[in-house]
Amino acid sequence: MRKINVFDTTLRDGEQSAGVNLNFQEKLEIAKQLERLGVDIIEAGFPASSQGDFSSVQAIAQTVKGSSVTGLARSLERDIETTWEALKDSAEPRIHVFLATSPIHMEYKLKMTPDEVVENAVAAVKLAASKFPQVQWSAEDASRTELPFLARIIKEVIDAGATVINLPDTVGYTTPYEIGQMFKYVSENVSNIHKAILSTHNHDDLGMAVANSLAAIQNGAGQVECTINGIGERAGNAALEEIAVALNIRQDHYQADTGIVLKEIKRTSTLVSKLTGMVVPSNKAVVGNNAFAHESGIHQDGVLKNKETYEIITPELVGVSSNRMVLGKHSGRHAFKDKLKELGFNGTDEELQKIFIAFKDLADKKKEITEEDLFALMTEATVGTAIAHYELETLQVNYGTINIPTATITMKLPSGEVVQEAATGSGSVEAIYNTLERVIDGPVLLTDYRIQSISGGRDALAEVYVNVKYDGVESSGRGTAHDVLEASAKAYINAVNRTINRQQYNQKLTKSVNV
Ligand SMILES: CC(=O)SCCNC(=O)CCNC(=O)[C@H](O)C(C)(C)COP(=O)(O)OP(=O)(O)OC[C@H]1O[C@@H](n2cnc3c(N)ncnc32)[C@H](O)[C@@H]1OP(=O)(O)O
Ligand SMILES: CC(C)C(=O)C(=O)O
Ligand SMILES: [Mg+2]
Repeated sequence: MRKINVFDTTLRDGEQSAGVNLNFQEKLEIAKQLERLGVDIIEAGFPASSQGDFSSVQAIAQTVKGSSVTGLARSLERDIETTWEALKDSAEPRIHVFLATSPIHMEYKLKMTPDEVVENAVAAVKLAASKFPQVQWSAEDASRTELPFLARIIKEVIDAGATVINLPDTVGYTTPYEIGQMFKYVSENVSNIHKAILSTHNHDDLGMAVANSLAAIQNGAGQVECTINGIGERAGNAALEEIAVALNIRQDHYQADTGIVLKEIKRTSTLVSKLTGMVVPSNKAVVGNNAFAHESGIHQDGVLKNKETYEIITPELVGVSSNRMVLGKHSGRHAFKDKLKELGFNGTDEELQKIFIAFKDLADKKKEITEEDLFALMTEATVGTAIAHYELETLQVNYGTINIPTATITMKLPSGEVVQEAATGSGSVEAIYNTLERVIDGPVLLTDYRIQSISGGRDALAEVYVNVKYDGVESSGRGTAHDVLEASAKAYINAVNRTINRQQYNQKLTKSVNV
């Protein structure tokens, strides 16, 4: 099995994502997690680009011991000297020097002839090698570089002291076949290539970064450069987690593996997402919220019978505690029955059928069916009580900039009696909740309150979500109305009613066990 070195560039290329700016402490936190993840090399930043990058690269190099730390430098004496200052105290100082080699970059960006580029690259690598035991040299835009020129410059920089040669697909232009051919060409046409490790670095502009990385590995790359969650310049870089898991799951095909501690993947992904503010899409491979969620009846049935029918990666492998069966409009009886059993349901097949029909009906109207919904359905089918124990009859709120907000509420109690109460609060919602607390039997603690409009425009419906602790039980509730105050009252009452439903169901269960 070939060992592939993982070069993580989340803190350098990843931070080049538009809108991302990590501070010193955040970079250090991510670096420590990358060390736990077992990456071989951490590219901690670009020391010559700013004082902030210099300090964080230096601090990371002094803190992290389990991974090698490197910094990026242009082919300039001052960049190389600054990188040396940042990294000279690390265990095995390592630099990453780059220079573009494609015709378009040489002519328009660098304004250099190919000969000048070779001369400049050789001088930079010689200077770097006089200080650093490990010198990585990157041919920026390698995938758009003429192959004979690429071979020529690689031979020269290896002779000058480069120990790693990186061939980036800087603009995400290449294809798996082409990148394979490029690595093959270099392996076969650079006489001293055995003195260096070949590395691959791919961008995702055409959505092929991971596929290109794997193709490069198949054709001789011994190092892969990537970022957590695939963040990076423009459409991002190849995602570390996808490469590591693909090599692990398809060892039969690639005959190569990384030393990545796979069970640290989810945690690393979450940390990077949180600190960069870059949300991981739900359908993202390996780390997306839906990566281990089964939604449709046929899949859920298969997974319940044998996980391998629909799971090629076990969630535990990457640090996710378990798979998830999502109950929704596509679910079937097998998964539904399984979930009900988990919630303690031990009713008859007839009751189950009744609940299933009600569930399908609800799932057509509601995106996600929560446990409280299921308890409500079970209660209706088995206890037979109405779901609305407390019912709002009327609500009136008196609000003005110079008045104390006051709410007056008429409610139907579980006993059927209708009562009226009033209370004040520092705001209208608080006044409503203070009034409801007077009517409802027992204290209710509000732990979360969220409001959103369901559609655009001034007449949009307001939807309020609350979490309450009632009678020692956490419960959520939802209320929809044209008015935010009415929606707020409904959500609160709904949460209390759901708790009562749940308790009634549990009581029924206990009784049937005791009988
Ligand atoms: C493919 C990649 O991801 S490369 C890394 C990209 N990352 C970054 O650029 C992030 C950090 N960059 C920065 O903070 C700034 O760009 C700095 C501090 C590095 C440079 O800033 P400035 O001096 O203002 O230059 P600016 O960024 O506008 O232009 C880049 C200059 O570097 C030159 N250059 C580009 N690549 C290289 C290289 N590998 N070696 C030498 N010079 C280079 C350009 O030709 C240009 O030179 P010019 O001023 O003579 O035309
Ligand atoms: C600096 C180099 C390696 C780079 O990020 C690229 O070419 O994409
Ligand atoms: Mg890049």
